[in-house]
Amino acid sequence: MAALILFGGGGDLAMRMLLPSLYFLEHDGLLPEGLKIIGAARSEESADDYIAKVHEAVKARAEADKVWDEASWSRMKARLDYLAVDATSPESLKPLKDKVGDSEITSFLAVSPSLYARIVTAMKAAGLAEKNCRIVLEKPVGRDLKSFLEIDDAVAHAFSENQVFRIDHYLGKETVQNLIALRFGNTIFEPLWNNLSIDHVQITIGETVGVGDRWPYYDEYGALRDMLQNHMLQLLCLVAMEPPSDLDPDSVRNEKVKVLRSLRPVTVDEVERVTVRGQYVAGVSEGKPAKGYDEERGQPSDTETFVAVRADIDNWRWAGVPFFMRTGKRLPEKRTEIVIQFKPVPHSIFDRDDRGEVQANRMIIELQPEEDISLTVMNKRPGLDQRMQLQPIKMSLSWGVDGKSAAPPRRRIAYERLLLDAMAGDSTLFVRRDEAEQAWKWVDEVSEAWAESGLKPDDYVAGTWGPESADMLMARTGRDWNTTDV
Ligand SMILES: NC(=O)C1=CN([C@@H]2O[C@H](COP(=O)(O)OP(=O)(O)OC[C@H]3O[C@@H](n4cnc5c(N)ncnc54)[C@H](OP(=O)(O)O)[C@@H]3O)[C@@H](O)[C@H]2O)C=CC1
Ligand SMILES: O=C1O[C@H](COP(=O)(O)O)[C@@H](O)[C@H](O)[C@H]1O
Repeated sequence: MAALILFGGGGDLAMRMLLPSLYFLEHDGLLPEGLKIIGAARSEESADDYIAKVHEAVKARAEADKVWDEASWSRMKARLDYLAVDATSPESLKPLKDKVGDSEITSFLAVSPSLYARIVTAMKAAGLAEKNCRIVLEKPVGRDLKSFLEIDDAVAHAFSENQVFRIDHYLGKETVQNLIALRFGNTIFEPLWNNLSIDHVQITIGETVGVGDRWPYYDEYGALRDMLQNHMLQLLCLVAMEPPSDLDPDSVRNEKVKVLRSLRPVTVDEVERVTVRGQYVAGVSEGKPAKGYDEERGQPSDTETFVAVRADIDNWRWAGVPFFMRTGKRLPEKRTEIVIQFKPVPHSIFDRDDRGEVQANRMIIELQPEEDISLTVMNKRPGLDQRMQLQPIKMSLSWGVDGKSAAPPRRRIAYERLLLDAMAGDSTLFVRRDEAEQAWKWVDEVSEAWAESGLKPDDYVAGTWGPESADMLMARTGRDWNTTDV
């Protein structure tokens, strides 16, 4: 038998993401045979009441995706159980340990990170950190390098590193894995994947949502720690890393750590040139009036809801190629993309007039709202014009291009892949301790430089692409943010 324990099994993450993911895996026959799924939280409620809540949450999500069926639910229901526990108390965990016995146990901490250290200590005392056990930790682990190390030391005291699975759900997204396939499953891109051919890279994670009720958490973290320390740096690593020798978890993670170690520190002298902080003020988002962050919070705050950074990777491959990253709440679109901007042709044989200018090639790796990888190449406009006219065309490099699989498969929740991998003990798509450590180190330098220089967030109106200073960050280098998907 195997068991998946969801600590915080009644919370938002569990109900919106984890349990629907488990339903989809059940539906596709991918859950391990005999797996038990046990929700564990402090609320005193019966297993039947808990299962009724799970049913409601899962059904709503599965119906929206048009994959609800009663037979799959019956199978999932038979696996579900609930136990009221205070996970910080070894005594309280004993009945849970009795329930799961010596099966293969995966425990997912879907609780506040402030509880992680106490929970893992209690788990060890209760026998839930033995060799047959694994632990999955949600981000953010810590608020800076110091607090990360404090929590992680407690984790390391209870579990060995190969039992620890630090989630960054962006690594579970299909297109992120497709990027690995594209880079290392083809020979044609690798010779171009360096400073000889690439001018710069842009990574954008735009969200339309505001901070809303999450401000007690968010105000402590801001966009730098909530998004850049983890999701954005992970994307940067996958674009920039050297080819690993194989897909072994450590081979991949060794390469990612090397990239993080090569990130040029942001100094106080440079911070205003290479970073931007922003905070939304009242505006219009998705056609509706939207409050400013300060109004949501109820008082003025210096927390950034937008961050843009120019990162430089000091190694042979990437010398002179800036990586521009930006992310924010209340932007005009929910859009996540990586843009690989190639250099222009060294000399154009075509007229630079209205007959069509030669545009430099651009690869767009789109993660949201659609999942797609495309490459813009120049092409002759068909016709008998005496002088050749050019046009850019966009080639899709994603599924469906071979004509055999025109309908893309259902878009999976990133947690589906990650839950399966954690239960199977495959840590390739999880973050190793030294990766998180290096990422915090770099982010701490940015935040210390902000504090020392007194750099405060610039206002931006909700529903726009961040403060003007973010455009200036690019413009100063003669570049601009991608505004089109071609
Ligand atoms: N929600 C989201 O979209 C995302 C969340 N995360 C991370 O996921 C984690 C959970 O977030 P979220 O679901 O939003 O939080 P919630 O506050 O919605 O849920 C927290 C859960 O923890 C339980 N809990 C609290 N204390 C204990 C305890 N001592 N023992 C056992 N259970 C306890 C609560 O239930 P009870 O009160 O009954 O004990 C509740 O079920 C956090 O680390 C968050 O940063 C990360 C990315 C996105
Ligand atoms: O981890 C987080 O991610 C979400 C955005 O995730 P996405 O998969 O919807 O792009 C973000 O809203 C949240 O603030 C952050 O904690």
